[in-house]
Amino acid sequence: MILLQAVRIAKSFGARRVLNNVNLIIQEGERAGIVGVNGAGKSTLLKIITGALSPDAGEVIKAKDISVSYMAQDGGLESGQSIWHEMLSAFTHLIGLEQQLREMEKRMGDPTVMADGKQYRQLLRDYDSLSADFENKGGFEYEANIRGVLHGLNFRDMDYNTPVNILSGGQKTRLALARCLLGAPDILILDEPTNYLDMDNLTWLEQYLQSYRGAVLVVSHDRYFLDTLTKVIYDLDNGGITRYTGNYTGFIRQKKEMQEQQLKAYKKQQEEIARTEEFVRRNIAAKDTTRRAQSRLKTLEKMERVTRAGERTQGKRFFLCCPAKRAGSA
Ligand SMILES: Nc1ncnc2c1ncn2[C@@H]1O[C@H](COP(=O)(O)OP(=O)(O)OP(=O)(O)O)[C@@H](O)[C@H]1O
Repeated sequence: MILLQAVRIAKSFGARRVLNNVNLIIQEGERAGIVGVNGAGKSTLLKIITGALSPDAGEVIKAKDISVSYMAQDGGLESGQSIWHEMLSAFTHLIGLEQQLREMEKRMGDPTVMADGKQYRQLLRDYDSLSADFENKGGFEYEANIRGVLHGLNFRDMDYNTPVNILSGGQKTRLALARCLLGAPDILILDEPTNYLDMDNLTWLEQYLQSYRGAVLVVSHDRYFLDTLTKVIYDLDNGGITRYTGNYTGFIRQKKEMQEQQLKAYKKQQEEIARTEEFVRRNIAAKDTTRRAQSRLKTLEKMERVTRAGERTQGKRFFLCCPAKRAGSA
């Protein structure tokens, strides 16, 4: 099932077109990476996907009722609250259920409720159903989850009552990542999540994301991280995007093969063009061969040109300085 789709996205900043006709899909449970050189538009694309930025053209379509969390590049958590309080905010729904259960327990001990058999039995049924809901949603594990994630992201030795606003930039970024992970959204979107992680944290994060139940879309310059995690790579290059199936190493291999094929096709076509041009030059002015030459010239003009980079364009620019062409055709 497709969870999210970006369709024909275009975005410019001033005269610079950063994204041009970009398409991207995120399927259920997918692990996808976005790569590209610095300034290729990776962060811009993530911002558009998450609604933080509007595209100039195109649209982002999201499946109904899915949750998305986004960690911006170096986007540290800012808060006057404690570390623990901030992590708890990922579980407000469970905390709400827990409070309802506590209130029900109080009412169960109320003598007037106990004296009313019908009301009491109904309360027991409601309590059972809410307890099951609480358990199914991870109500008995969330505190352990918070500890696990904080431990994994290098807060093991911290007092969890520490206010977030006195932490370092790197710690705030790791906390933002922790908060995103604990929210357990259907799509987790992370921009350079491995900044500020040491080797242990990185290994922990790789394992956490590998067994993550939702989809993950990640921008990273860390090829080892991408190799471990991703099954799909989106390559942003010159404003366009190409989707490759496989991890980072697979992507590099496929891209190289594609570039080699493109170069071959380009060279082959250039040879053909040169041969045809030569034929036209030799024959266009001669009475008995001019029609054949003109026909070749037309073929040349209509030919779909392969560029060195593999793009295809319609050829039009030939023989602008050829007298025979000026006289005879176009
Ligand atoms: N708000 C903005 N105003 C003007 N230009 C911008 C803005 N945001 C991004 N850009 C420009 O758009 C281009 C793409 O930026 P973006 O941050 O998306 O690239 P990136 O691929 O994420 O780069 P990096 O790998 O360095 O993080 C860059 O040239 C950047 O300077």
